[in-house]
Amino acid sequence: MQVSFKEKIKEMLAEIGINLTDRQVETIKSYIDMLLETNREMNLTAINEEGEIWRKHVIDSLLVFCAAEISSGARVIDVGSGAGIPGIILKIYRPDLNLTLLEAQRKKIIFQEEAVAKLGLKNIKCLWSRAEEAGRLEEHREKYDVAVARAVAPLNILVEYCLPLVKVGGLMIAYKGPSVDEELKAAEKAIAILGGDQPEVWRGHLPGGEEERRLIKIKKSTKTPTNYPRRAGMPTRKPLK
Ligand SMILES: C[S@@+](CC[C@H](N)C(=O)[O-])C[C@H]1O[C@@H](n2cnc3c(N)ncnc32)[C@H](O)[C@@H]1O
Repeated sequence: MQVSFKEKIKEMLAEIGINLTDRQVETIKSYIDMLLETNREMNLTAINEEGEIWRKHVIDSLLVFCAAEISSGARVIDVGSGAGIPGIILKIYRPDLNLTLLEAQRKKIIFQEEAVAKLGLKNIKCLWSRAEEAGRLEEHREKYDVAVARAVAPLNILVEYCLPLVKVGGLMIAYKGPSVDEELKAAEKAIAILGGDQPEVWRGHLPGGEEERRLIKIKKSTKTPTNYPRRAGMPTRKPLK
Protein backbone atom coordinates (compact mmCIF):
# COMPACT_ATOMS: atom_id res chain seq x y z
CA MET A 1 0.00 0.00 0.00
CA GLN A 2 1.37 3.45 -0.92
CA VAL A 3 2.54 5.48 2.06
CA SER A 4 0.49 8.57 1.12
CA PHE A 5 -2.67 6.46 0.71
CA LYS A 6 -2.12 4.78 4.07
CA GLU A 7 -1.53 8.15 5.73
CA LYS A 8 -4.77 9.52 4.24
CA ILE A 9 -6.72 6.58 5.65
CA LYS A 10 -5.08 7.04 9.04
CA GLU A 11 -5.98 10.74 9.00
CA MET A 12 -9.64 9.98 8.33
CA LEU A 13 -9.62 7.39 11.10
CA ALA A 14 -8.02 9.87 13.49
CA GLU A 15 -10.96 12.20 12.81
CA ILE A 16 -13.20 9.65 14.53
CA GLY A 17 -10.66 8.87 17.23
CA ILE A 18 -9.53 5.52 15.84
CA ASN A 19 -5.95 4.47 15.60
CA LEU A 20 -5.28 1.24 13.69
CA THR A 21 -1.96 -0.57 13.96
CA ASP A 22 -0.04 -1.31 10.74
CA ARG A 23 -1.00 -4.96 11.21
CA GLN A 24 -4.72 -4.10 11.42
CA VAL A 25 -4.41 -1.94 8.29
CA GLU A 26 -2.79 -4.87 6.44
CA THR A 27 -5.50 -7.28 7.62
CA ILE A 28 -8.24 -4.94 6.41
CA LYS A 29 -6.37 -4.50 3.11
CA SER A 30 -6.34 -8.31 2.65
CA TYR A 31 -10.07 -8.39 3.35
CA ILE A 32 -10.68 -5.65 0.76
CA ASP A 33 -8.59 -7.57 -1.81
CA MET A 34 -10.72 -10.69 -1.23
CA LEU A 35 -13.90 -8.62 -1.46
CA LEU A 36 -12.84 -7.03 -4.77
CA GLU A 37 -11.73 -10.33 -6.26
CA THR A 38 -14.87 -12.24 -5.28
CA ASN A 39 -17.01 -9.30 -6.34
CA ARG A 40 -16.07 -10.04 -9.97
CA GLU A 41 -18.21 -13.19 -9.91
CA MET A 42 -20.59 -12.59 -7.00
CA ASN A 43 -22.39 -9.38 -6.13
CA LEU A 44 -21.04 -8.50 -2.68
CA THR A 45 -20.73 -4.72 -2.93
CA ALA A 46 -21.63 -1.98 -5.39
CA ILE A 47 -18.32 -0.25 -4.61
CA ASN A 48 -15.40 -1.36 -6.73
CA GLU A 49 -12.57 0.96 -5.77
CA GLU A 50 -10.26 0.38 -2.82
CA GLY A 51 -10.25 3.97 -1.49
CA GLU A 52 -14.03 4.11 -1.54
CA ILE A 53 -14.25 0.74 0.22
CA TRP A 54 -12.02 2.12 2.97
CA ARG A 55 -14.26 5.14 3.41
CA LYS A 56 -17.75 3.84 2.74
CA HIS A 57 -17.39 0.38 4.27
CA VAL A 58 -14.44 0.34 6.70
CA ILE A 59 -14.59 3.82 8.23
CA ASP A 60 -18.39 3.77 8.10
CA SER A 61 -18.40 0.50 10.08
CA LEU A 62 -16.06 1.93 12.71
CA LEU A 63 -18.35 4.94 13.34
CA VAL A 64 -20.16 2.70 15.81
CA PHE A 65 -17.38 3.35 18.31
CA CYS A 66 -18.23 7.09 18.22
CA ALA A 67 -21.79 6.28 19.15
CA ALA A 68 -21.53 3.55 21.75
CA GLU A 69 -19.18 1.93 24.18
CA ILE A 70 -18.95 -1.78 23.53
CA SER A 71 -17.49 -3.55 26.54
CA SER A 72 -14.51 -5.87 26.36
CA GLY A 73 -15.45 -9.42 25.36
CA ALA A 74 -19.02 -8.38 24.45
CA ARG A 75 -21.13 -10.88 22.52
CA VAL A 76 -21.99 -9.06 19.29
CA ILE A 77 -24.21 -10.21 16.41
CA ASP A 78 -24.16 -8.57 12.97
CA VAL A 79 -27.65 -9.15 11.52
CA GLY A 80 -27.77 -9.36 7.69
CA SER A 81 -23.99 -9.15 7.52
CA GLY A 82 -23.67 -9.75 3.75
CA ALA A 83 -19.95 -10.02 2.97
CA GLY A 84 -19.20 -9.47 6.68
CA ILE A 85 -19.78 -5.75 7.07
CA PRO A 86 -19.66 -4.17 9.60
CA GLY A 87 -18.84 -7.26 11.73
CA ILE A 88 -15.47 -8.29 10.26
CA ILE A 89 -14.19 -4.71 10.44
CA LEU A 90 -15.29 -4.35 14.07
CA LYS A 91 -13.58 -7.63 14.90
CA ILE A 92 -10.27 -6.64 13.28
CA TYR A 93 -10.27 -3.42 15.29
CA ARG A 94 -11.55 -5.09 18.48
CA PRO A 95 -10.27 -8.71 18.58
CA ASP A 96 -11.73 -9.13 22.08
CA LEU A 97 -15.30 -9.18 20.69
CA ASN A 98 -17.12 -12.48 20.53
CA LEU A 99 -18.76 -12.09 17.13
CA THR A 100 -21.54 -13.83 15.23
CA LEU A 101 -22.18 -12.92 11.59
CA LEU A 102 -25.77 -13.76 10.72
CA GLU A 103 -26.72 -13.92 7.05
CA ALA A 104 -29.57 -15.51 5.09
CA GLN A 105 -27.68 -16.15 1.83
CA ARG A 106 -25.53 -19.27 1.80
CA LYS A 107 -23.05 -17.97 -0.80
CA LYS A 108 -22.30 -14.94 1.37
CA ILE A 109 -21.73 -17.18 4.40
CA ILE A 110 -19.23 -19.20 2.32
CA PHE A 111 -17.39 -15.97 1.46
CA GLN A 112 -17.39 -14.93 5.15
CA GLU A 113 -15.99 -18.31 6.23
CA GLU A 114 -13.21 -18.07 3.66
CA ALA A 115 -12.37 -14.52 4.75
CA VAL A 116 -12.35 -15.42 8.46
CA ALA A 117 -10.02 -18.38 7.79
CA LYS A 118 -7.70 -16.42 5.50
CA LEU A 119 -7.43 -13.45 7.87
CA GLY A 120 -6.84 -15.78 10.83
CA LEU A 121 -9.66 -14.22 12.90
CA LYS A 122 -10.63 -16.13 16.03
CA ASN A 123 -13.87 -16.30 17.95
CA ILE A 124 -16.18 -15.59 15.01
CA LYS A 125 -19.17 -17.69 14.05
CA CYS A 126 -20.74 -17.40 10.58
CA LEU A 127 -24.39 -18.33 11.01
CA TRP A 128 -26.46 -19.20 7.96
CA SER A 129 -29.99 -18.32 9.03
CA ARG A 130 -32.81 -15.85 8.75
CA ALA A 131 -32.91 -13.48 11.69
CA GLU A 132 -36.53 -14.50 12.37
CA GLU A 133 -35.41 -18.12 12.79
CA ALA A 134 -32.31 -17.44 14.90
CA GLY A 135 -34.42 -15.23 17.18
CA ARG A 136 -36.59 -18.20 18.11
CA LEU A 137 -33.71 -20.56 18.92
CA GLU A 138 -32.69 -20.99 22.55
CA GLU A 139 -28.98 -20.68 21.69
CA HIS A 140 -29.41 -17.23 20.11
CA ARG A 141 -32.54 -15.72 21.67
CA GLU A 142 -31.67 -12.93 24.14
CA LYS A 143 -28.02 -14.03 24.18
CA TYR A 144 -26.24 -10.97 22.72
CA ASP A 145 -24.95 -7.82 24.40
CA VAL A 146 -25.11 -5.91 21.11
CA ALA A 147 -26.84 -6.46 17.75
CA VAL A 148 -25.65 -4.28 14.87
CA ALA A 149 -27.23 -4.03 11.41
CA ARG A 150 -26.32 -2.00 8.35
CA ALA A 151 -28.39 -1.63 5.18
CA VAL A 152 -30.75 -4.48 6.00
CA ALA A 153 -34.31 -3.16 6.44
CA PRO A 154 -36.36 -0.15 7.56
CA LEU A 155 -36.29 0.26 11.33
CA ASN A 156 -39.82 -1.01 12.02
CA ILE A 157 -38.83 -4.35 10.40
CA LEU A 158 -35.24 -4.35 11.64
CA VAL A 159 -36.25 -4.19 15.30
CA GLU A 160 -38.12 -7.48 14.92
CA TYR A 161 -34.93 -9.03 13.50
CA CYS A 162 -32.60 -7.62 16.15
CA LEU A 163 -34.31 -7.06 19.51
CA PRO A 164 -35.26 -10.72 20.10
CA LEU A 165 -31.54 -11.58 19.89
CA VAL A 166 -30.48 -8.92 22.43
CA LYS A 167 -30.26 -9.61 26.21
CA VAL A 168 -32.27 -7.43 28.56
CA GLY A 169 -29.85 -4.57 29.31
CA GLY A 170 -28.18 -4.98 25.89
CA LEU A 171 -28.28 -2.71 22.86
CA MET A 172 -29.21 -2.80 19.17
CA ILE A 173 -27.51 -0.33 16.85
CA ALA A 174 -28.81 0.42 13.34
CA TYR A 175 -26.56 2.18 10.82
CA LYS A 176 -28.61 4.69 8.86
CA GLY A 177 -28.36 7.66 6.49
CA PRO A 178 -29.50 11.19 7.34
CA SER A 179 -33.30 10.84 7.24
CA VAL A 180 -34.33 8.83 10.24
CA ASP A 181 -37.27 10.79 11.64
CA GLU A 182 -39.97 8.99 9.67
CA GLU A 183 -38.40 5.59 10.29
CA LEU A 184 -38.25 6.32 14.01
CA LYS A 185 -41.90 7.37 14.07
CA ALA A 186 -43.00 4.29 12.12
CA ALA A 187 -41.05 2.00 14.48
CA GLU A 188 -42.30 3.43 17.83
CA LYS A 189 -44.92 0.75 18.47
CA ALA A 190 -42.74 -2.15 17.31
CA ILE A 191 -39.92 -1.05 19.63
CA ALA A 192 -42.28 -0.92 22.62
CA ILE A 193 -43.84 -4.32 21.80
CA LEU A 194 -40.42 -6.00 21.46
CA GLY A 195 -39.00 -4.66 24.75
CA GLY A 196 -36.95 -1.70 23.53
CA ASP A 197 -36.50 1.67 25.24
CA GLN A 198 -36.85 5.04 23.57
CA PRO A 199 -34.18 5.20 20.80
CA GLU A 200 -31.20 7.53 20.97
CA VAL A 201 -29.69 8.89 17.76
CA TRP A 202 -26.00 9.61 17.16
CA ARG A 203 -25.56 12.21 14.42
CA GLY A 204 -22.31 12.66 12.51
CA HIS A 205 -20.71 12.43 9.10
CA LEU A 206 -18.32 10.21 7.22
CA PRO A 207 -14.73 11.55 7.37
CA GLY A 208 -13.29 12.75 4.06
CA GLY A 209 -16.66 14.03 2.79
CA GLU A 210 -20.00 15.50 3.73
CA GLU A 211 -22.18 12.37 3.84
CA GLU A 212 -24.35 12.48 6.93
CA ARG A 213 -24.66 9.37 9.06
CA ARG A 214 -27.00 8.37 11.87
CA LEU A 215 -26.69 5.49 14.29
CA ILE A 216 -29.89 4.55 16.07
CA LYS A 217 -29.30 2.97 19.47
CA ILE A 218 -32.08 1.09 21.21
CA LYS A 219 -31.56 -0.32 24.66
CA LYS A 220 -33.55 -3.40 25.56
CA SER A 221 -35.27 -3.03 28.89
CA THR A 222 -37.75 -5.90 28.99
CA LYS A 223 -37.96 -9.39 27.52
CA THR A 224 -39.39 -9.84 24.03
CA PRO A 225 -42.78 -11.62 24.16
CA THR A 226 -42.46 -15.26 23.02
CA ASN A 227 -44.61 -14.76 19.91
CA TYR A 228 -41.85 -12.58 18.35
CA PRO A 229 -40.11 -12.69 15.98
CA ARG A 230 -42.91 -13.92 13.77
CA ARG A 231 -42.20 -16.52 11.10
CA ALA A 232 -39.73 -15.72 8.29
CA GLY A 233 -41.04 -13.07 5.93
CA MET A 234 -43.82 -11.81 8.23
CA PRO A 235 -41.90 -8.78 9.59
CA THR A 236 -41.52 -7.54 5.98
CA ARG A 237 -45.01 -8.45 4.81
CA LYS A 238 -46.79 -7.08 7.87
CA PRO A 239 -44.49 -4.73 9.79
CA LEU A 240 -45.61 -4.22 13.40
CA LYS A 241 -47.61 -1.04 13.93
C1 LIG B 1 -27.83 -4.78 1.42
S1 LIG B 1 -27.11 -6.13 2.22
C2 LIG B 1 -26.07 -5.33 3.43
C3 LIG B 1 -24.98 -6.23 3.89
C4 LIG B 1 -24.05 -5.62 4.93
N1 LIG B 1 -24.71 -5.44 6.21
C5 LIG B 1 -23.44 -4.32 4.46
O1 LIG B 1 -23.66 -3.29 5.11
O2 LIG B 1 -22.72 -4.33 3.44
C6 LIG B 1 -28.42 -6.80 3.23
C7 LIG B 1 -28.14 -8.24 3.67
O3 LIG B 1 -29.08 -8.60 4.67
C8 LIG B 1 -29.45 -9.95 4.45
N2 LIG B 1 -30.79 -10.13 5.06
C9 LIG B 1 -31.93 -9.46 4.75
N3 LIG B 1 -32.95 -9.90 5.52
C10 LIG B 1 -32.44 -10.86 6.34
C11 LIG B 1 -33.00 -11.69 7.36
N4 LIG B 1 -34.29 -11.62 7.66
N5 LIG B 1 -32.19 -12.55 8.01
C12 LIG B 1 -30.87 -12.63 7.68
N6 LIG B 1 -30.28 -11.87 6.72
C13 LIG B 1 -31.05 -11.00 6.06
C14 LIG B 1 -29.46 -10.10 2.94
O4 LIG B 1 -29.33 -11.44 2.55
C15 LIG B 1 -28.27 -9.24 2.54
O5 LIG B 1 -27.09 -9.99 2.44
